[in-house]
Amino acid sequence: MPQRSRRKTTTKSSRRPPEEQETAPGWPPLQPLIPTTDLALETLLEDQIILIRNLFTSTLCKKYVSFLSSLPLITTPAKPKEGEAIRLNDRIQFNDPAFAEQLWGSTGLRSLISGSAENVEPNGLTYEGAKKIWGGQVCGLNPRIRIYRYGQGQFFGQHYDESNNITLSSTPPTPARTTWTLLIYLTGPTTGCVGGETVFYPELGPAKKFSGKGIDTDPVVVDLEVGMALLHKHGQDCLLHEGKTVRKGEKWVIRSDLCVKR
Ligand SMILES: O=C(O)CCC(=O)C(=O)O
Ligand SMILES: [Fe+2]
Repeated sequence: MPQRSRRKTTTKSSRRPPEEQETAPGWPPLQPLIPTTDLALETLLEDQIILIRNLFTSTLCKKYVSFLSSLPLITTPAKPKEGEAIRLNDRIQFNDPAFAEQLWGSTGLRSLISGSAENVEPNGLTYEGAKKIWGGQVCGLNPRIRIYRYGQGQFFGQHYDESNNITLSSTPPTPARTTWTLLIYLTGPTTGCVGGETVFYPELGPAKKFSGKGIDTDPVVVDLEVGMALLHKHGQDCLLHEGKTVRKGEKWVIRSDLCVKR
């Protein structure tokens, strides 16, 4: 592990809440997957929200939900920290560069997101297009992996996601900045989960110029879908969003962030 991230972990450890885990779990292999050539980026809201359906197969999602259920997730403290959104769910998080690298390299995310020399697919990105949309040269996923479980009545209140400067543990280490949030839904209506949609409010405008005036459009509702990944722009350009209340069943999500070089 690079010096910098180790220092960060050590400094924080005395004050770290119990949900912040030190040891990475033995993640199940990321298999089976469908061929990367069968995956596509699907723009839901221009320059803001992108979907990748079937990033995880339903078999893989099932395997992950069963594995993650065995981990000691912690229910949110009843009172959020000042300035933080009200989040009522169960969570566990890991600093796991190896898993972030696997999630990036072996699922098709890297090849879809990095772009290619030529724009072959209808939705394919060129290197230049990729740089423009992701806010720089993409270099991987945030090793801070968060797992959420929302049971009946649980939700994530309206908020904006921050951009963070981090250092990826490559050789040599890569200074990076997070630019888009990545959510992978492991459950959905087909597994008995009702509600829990992720909803965006473009009419309020992005975080940086919050004025009550934005794009004149209705909220964008992303329904859960087993194995689907949702990417949305964060930091100054983040739209106000929320995870709606789960009305039945369980919503399971893996969260990381897309990183660009800084
Ligand atoms: O669970 C969701 O639908 C939203 C999660 C979210 O907004 C976050 O992790 O910041
Ligand atoms: Fe968020």
